Amino acid sequence: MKRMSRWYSRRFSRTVCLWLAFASLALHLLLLGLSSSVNQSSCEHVSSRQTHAHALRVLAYTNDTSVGSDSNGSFANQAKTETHGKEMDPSEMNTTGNQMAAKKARISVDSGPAPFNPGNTGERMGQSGSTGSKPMGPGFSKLDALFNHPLYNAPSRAIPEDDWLMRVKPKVSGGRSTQMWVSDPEIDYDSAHWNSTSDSQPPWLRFHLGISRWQLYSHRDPNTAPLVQQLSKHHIVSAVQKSGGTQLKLVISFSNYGQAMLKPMKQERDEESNYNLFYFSDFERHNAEIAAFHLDRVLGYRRIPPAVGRLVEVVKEIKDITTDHKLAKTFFTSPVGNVCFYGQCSYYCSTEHAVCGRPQELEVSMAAMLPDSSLAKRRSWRSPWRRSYSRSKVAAWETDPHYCDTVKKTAPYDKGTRLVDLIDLTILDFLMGNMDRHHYETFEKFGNNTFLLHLDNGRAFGRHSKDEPSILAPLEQCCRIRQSTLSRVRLLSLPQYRLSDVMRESLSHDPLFSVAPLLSEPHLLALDRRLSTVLQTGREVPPPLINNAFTVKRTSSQIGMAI
Ligand SMILES: Nc1ncnc2c1ncn2[C@@H]1O[C@H](COP(=O)(O)OP(=O)(O)OP(=O)(O)O)[C@@H](O)[C@H]1O
Ligand SMILES: [Mn+2]
Repeated sequence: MKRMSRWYSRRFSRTVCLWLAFASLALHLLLLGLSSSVNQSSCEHVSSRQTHAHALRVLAYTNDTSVGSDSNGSFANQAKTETHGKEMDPSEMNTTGNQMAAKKARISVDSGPAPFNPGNTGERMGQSGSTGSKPMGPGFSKLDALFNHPLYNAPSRAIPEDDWLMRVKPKVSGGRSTQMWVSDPEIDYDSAHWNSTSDSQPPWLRFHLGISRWQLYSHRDPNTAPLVQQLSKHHIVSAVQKSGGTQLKLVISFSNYGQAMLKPMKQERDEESNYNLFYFSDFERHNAEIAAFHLDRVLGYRRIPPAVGRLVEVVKEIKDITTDHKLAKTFFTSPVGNVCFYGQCSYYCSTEHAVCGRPQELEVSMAAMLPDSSLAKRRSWRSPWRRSYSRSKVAAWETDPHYCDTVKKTAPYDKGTRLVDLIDLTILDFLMGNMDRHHYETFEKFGNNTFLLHLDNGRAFGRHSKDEPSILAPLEQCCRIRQSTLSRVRLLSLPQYRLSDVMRESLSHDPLFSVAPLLSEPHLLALDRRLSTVLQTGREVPPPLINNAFTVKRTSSQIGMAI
């Protein structure tokens, strides 16, 4: 009897406990529901902090199973689980709630067939594990880990012939072999000599032959390292002023017929832009061109031609060899014995704004030249969010919060990926504080279905102490973001891939790093701060609109594109 009553009382207390636990769980769920509904703004969706935090955990998790020696296996898994351009992490499929987050976190991205080692990729990744958090010892490379992440390594697929910028004709008829290479499909040239993978060709040519409809170069392109190496070292045979644009820049030619766009150092790297200068009269910065290339690559865009730093001998490598008489006339020796020149241009080309060697050595950026416009015509597009370029006027988008509604209905932003492409560029510009994006270019051959060239970044990285929220207007007003971009932005906000850390590491491979870091610490830290603003704004983009950005059917011609 006694035992019976003890059994009953134990059962009763267990039931009470269960009820209490259930009631507390229900209360928590109710509170959570209430708080998330309060947090939602008109342009916000279900990605509450919890979902976001979960997505971050998923991103972190994917790395642990994908980097280093394990990476091939992971990519195979990734390929197997891919659905409609999105991928699911199989490990996350056991809980329905997690499936959404896993879907959001792992989006298929650009394919890239060959490895590019920005540092000693592979060797430094020897310590990768398969589970748990990764060790971050002295040899650990966050940049390698980032570039090994599945978000940067979708399985590669063949690119259709029409999606290459430069065409290679299969065989030369009648034994005639020409050393000319052209974009005109009617003219013969020998594929044995002219293709992007042939080691016998100079890196600048391989760069041109590797440009496709969706990117300037592939992820881990083995040609990028030699290309950058040549830009920074190769013998200069000619230097002339580049016409067009507002500030002094030169076209450099090398003995192997390659060319580069040179922008000289005009101010100290950590000098902040003068607050009284308008964005359109700010000085250009050589380090901004270099850092922009690195940032664009870290974001997974690959839409900026490779740019590298170099110390040039002003006399031997410019003054003595130039055939540009107008340029030659502007050389002089400064009172302290430095050799200076100023060229001819519409801004700052005067003795007061001369660029000077120390005494003859000048820091410059060298950007790989795109194929000549006679071979690959480009089209210039005025940005709908262009600033007024006036001291007094404001642009329409600055006062009209519904400005994007009109843009969305206007060609070419009403179709395809052009709007999200522009928003990708917006994100790049916001991160580096570039207000000078008046135009962008595309390759004419690809029509409207192509990536945007992110040229002219000289006015970026002018200020680290201030962010410029108006640069994000397209993202804010249109409420759209490319899903793969959002995923990579999320990834770069994680400590193990922190944007400032990967950028510091990436830029440390530039030859000018031995003189001074290309971006000062405050600039690197500003990147992290701005990234979280992008994330905050991007989180307010509702899922149906994110998906709308991807309603474009993936055709075979779109393979390789970041969607
Ligand atoms: N790597 C490159 N290869 C080929 N052409 C280029 C390259 N970079 C820039 N250009 C071309 O040269 C033009 C001028 O370059 P850039 O815009 O960098 O100079 P800028 O003086 O800053 O011009 P702006 O004053 O218009 O801002 C660009 O509009 C572009 O068409
Ligand atoms: Mn410019």
